[in-house]
Amino acid sequence: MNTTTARPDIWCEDLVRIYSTEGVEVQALQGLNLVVDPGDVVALVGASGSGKSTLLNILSGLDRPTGGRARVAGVDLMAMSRAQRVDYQRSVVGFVWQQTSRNLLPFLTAADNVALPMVISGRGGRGARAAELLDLLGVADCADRRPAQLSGGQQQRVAIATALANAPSVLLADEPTGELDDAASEQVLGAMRSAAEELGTTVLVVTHDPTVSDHVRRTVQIRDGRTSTEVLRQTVVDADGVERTVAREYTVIDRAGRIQLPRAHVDELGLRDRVRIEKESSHVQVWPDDETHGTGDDALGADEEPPGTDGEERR
Ligand SMILES: Nc1ncnc2c1ncn2[C@@H]1O[C@H](COP(=O)(O)OP(=O)(O)OP(=O)(O)O)[C@@H](O)[C@H]1O
Repeated sequence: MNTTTARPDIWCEDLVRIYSTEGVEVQALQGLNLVVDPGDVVALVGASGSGKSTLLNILSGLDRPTGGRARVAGVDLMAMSRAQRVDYQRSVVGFVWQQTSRNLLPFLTAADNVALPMVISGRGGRGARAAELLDLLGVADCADRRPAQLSGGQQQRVAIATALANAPSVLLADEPTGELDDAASEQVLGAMRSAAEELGTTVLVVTHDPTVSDHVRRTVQIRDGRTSTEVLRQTVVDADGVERTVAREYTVIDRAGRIQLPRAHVDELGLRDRVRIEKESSHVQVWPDDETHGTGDDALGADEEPPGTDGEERR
């Protein structure tokens, strides 16, 4: 298998995926760039049809990109043979689907479902590891029950334990809380994050769930088949010694220097066709294309914080 040593766990450069059906081409991914560091827990959000599932299918080895490059845990996804792909799906990535029924075998208990991937890969110590993972996900008491005897949230937590059974470097989850109510979603996302932290697993979770940002450090927005903006959450201690969570919004800049401004800023400021840019010593300003904005009193000073990096509280 093609591996490299120095690496982020997920690395995508200019990923393109074009679907052709009955002579009609759909560009699901249009030059997507994404880098996720080992151990990070990242949410991928975006409108329906923006390309989230397409990306996850590529990263999970179920689909191949039309162009671009992608590596997961050092494995070059473009260069995998069929046999390497099977090995990749067995031991490098774990996957959780939205449909609870798709994740688990109905005739096996929770413990046996978790043990199954280890049986297939020939891993030893299966019983102990299954028990440990179920405990980590907060469903140790469900070990001897079959999926039909579990709630939707419990099933998804068992599914996460199953996906983690062979100690994958990366856990991919496509709408894992899509069929759950708010309380169950909260528990599943919380359990997934703490299990990933405990095991050092990198997580990429696709979601429409607005509460997900409470559970991840980084939320990446995908728009028209490209990553556009992202929000990073950090805990800071203010001047009074009080801890608070601060969310900062960033936009992605590609190798050609292109950036995509957040839609809300574009609409609010009436930015269109052409914008005026001014370089200051520490940042670049973007202005609507009209003559009313000079470099005079209403312009931001070079020592003021640029828009979008002002540590705005979003909770
Ligand atoms: N197998 C396919 N054949 C043709 N077009 C496809 C196929 N799969 C996805 N597409 C198209 O590619 C685009 C991206 O789809 P994708 O499923 O990745 O979006 P998504 O962001 O996951 O959407 P949702 O949130 O609704 O699941 C859409 O226009 C979709 O119609």
